[in-house]
Amino acid sequence: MAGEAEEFDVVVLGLGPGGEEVAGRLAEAGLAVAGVEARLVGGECPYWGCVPSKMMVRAADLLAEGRRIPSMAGEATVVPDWAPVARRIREEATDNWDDKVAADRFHDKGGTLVRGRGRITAPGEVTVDGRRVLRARRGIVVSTGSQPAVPAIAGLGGTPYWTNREAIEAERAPESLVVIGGGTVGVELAQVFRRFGAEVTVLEVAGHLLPPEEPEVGELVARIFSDEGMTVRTDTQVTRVDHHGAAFTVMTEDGSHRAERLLVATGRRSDLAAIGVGAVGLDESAHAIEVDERMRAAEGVWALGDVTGKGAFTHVAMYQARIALADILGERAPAADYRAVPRVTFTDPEVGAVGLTERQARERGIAVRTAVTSLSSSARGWIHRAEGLVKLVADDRFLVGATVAGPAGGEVLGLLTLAVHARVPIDGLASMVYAYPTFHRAIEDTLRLL
Ligand SMILES: Cc1cc2nc3c(=O)[nH]c(=O)nc-3n(C[C@H](O)[C@H](O)[C@H](O)COP(=O)(O)OP(=O)(O)OC[C@H]3O[C@@H](n4cnc5c(N)ncnc54)[C@H](O)[C@@H]3O)c2cc1C
Ligand SMILES: NC(=O)c1ccc[n+]([C@@H]2O[C@H](COP(=O)([O-])OP(=O)(O)OC[C@H]3O[C@@H](n4cnc5c(N)ncnc54)[C@H](O)[C@@H]3O)[C@@H](O)[C@H]2O)c1
Repeated sequence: MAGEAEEFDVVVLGLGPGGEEVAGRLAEAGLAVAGVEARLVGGECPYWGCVPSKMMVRAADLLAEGRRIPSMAGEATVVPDWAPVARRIREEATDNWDDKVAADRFHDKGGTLVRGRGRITAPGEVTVDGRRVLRARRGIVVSTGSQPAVPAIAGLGGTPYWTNREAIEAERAPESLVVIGGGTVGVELAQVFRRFGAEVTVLEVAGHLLPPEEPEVGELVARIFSDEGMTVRTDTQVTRVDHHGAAFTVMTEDGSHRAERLLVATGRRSDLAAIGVGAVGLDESAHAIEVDERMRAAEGVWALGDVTGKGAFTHVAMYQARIALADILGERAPAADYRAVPRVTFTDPEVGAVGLTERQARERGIAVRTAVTSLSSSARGWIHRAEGLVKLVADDRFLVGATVAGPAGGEVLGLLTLAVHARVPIDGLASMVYAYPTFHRAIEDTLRLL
């Protein structure tokens, strides 16, 4: 039975990166804020996402660099050991999956942390675990994020497959791994475990890896994965999964793959029915909560982060949190603009992209000009023996999209993100001076080909 209602100005449902930011800042602004969290304050990113996965990537990249020594700098013996990676994730990244520091930080800002699973039960009302009723005078912020989406593959249910959560918590690198899904989670973790010695197979249903990105990068990453000894199958439908003894067998239309572990990395989903958005007039069967440019979803309801479907990235959740915060506080802020949202896949080569791909630009009817250059034809790419590419997508005056793959591709992307965001004319980009011999100098070469 529900008890007497507790009154707040704002109830924030879900304290991932977006919710934690907005809840903390509202509390600091002096509002009475309840933050409702079913798992850990901080959400997916610090405990099972960005931070621990990038610690894994860093470790795997160190191994790869060590293995490159023999052809250029002498001798090196590289002996991978997962123990320091697991330890670092446990001790430095996640505090053994304990959110006390984050919970205390919210409390110190004046917020009220309500642990449990919340559900919107009426306009301005959230009920936690069916018992505790929270009333929100000013409104509710929905920031419930996303969970792994597991496809209905015959035999898969009930097997001990991994999602990103079990992969991040792994205390040992598997000897062999099949990855279903060649999106960001799949490719980042596939390369990590390969570099720690696992036999890895990646099965992707689309025509190339990283399907939303330019096909050139999907093909480049697939070739490098093959060079590193991975098996990559694109255009591949998984038909059945079996688990016997200590091994999985993953059947596809044209063969089968055996491995000690199976990672399912086939995307994310948000369960809108579970959070009761129907109670405020929203469609519970939708994939995402539709928001306007101020993050408003309904009267007295704001939504932000993965649940809005505007890009499942921490930087999107944080960006939207700033906008929602300003709107709730009645402050003026620029409206949300997603033209120049950057995306970085932390493989080696690192893939950074911003704005529209060539295909997206053409689908919008833009008269597109494109140019691609290989990083190995640039001085630094050649010096480093680095593989990669730059692809630019432009209309008649401005870049509308860009992709960089190569060492520190996500850092090189910064320049291109600014160009797309600030609509820097292509003439201006082509006339500036690019330091020699940097990786980003490949952008100048590519501009010349537009
Ligand atoms: C392996 C992996 C690597 C990633 N790497 C990166 C990266 O490098 N860079 C990047 O930008 N992004 C990365 N992401 C994506 C990033 O983690 C998410 O985009 C980000 O965490 C979304 O933040 P959010 O606030 O929307 O929600 P989430 O982080 O999903 O948090 C939502 C919170 O709401 C809680 N919640 C849900 N329902 C309820 C309820 N009913 N009641 C109470 N609480 C509830 C959940 O327990 C959770 O804590 C990665 C994701 C994965 C899986
Ligand atoms: N570096 C980063 O910023 C980073 C890292 C990891 C995750 N993320 C975010 O998290 C989101 C989720 O990542 P994800 O990799 O789980 O999802 P995703 O949507 O990026 O990729 C899922 C992939 O699985 C494929 N797929 C779906 N069903 C399949 C099936 N039955 N068989 C084979 N392939 C199948 C899809 O075609 C797609 O390529 C990403 O889109 C991204 O927004 C970001």
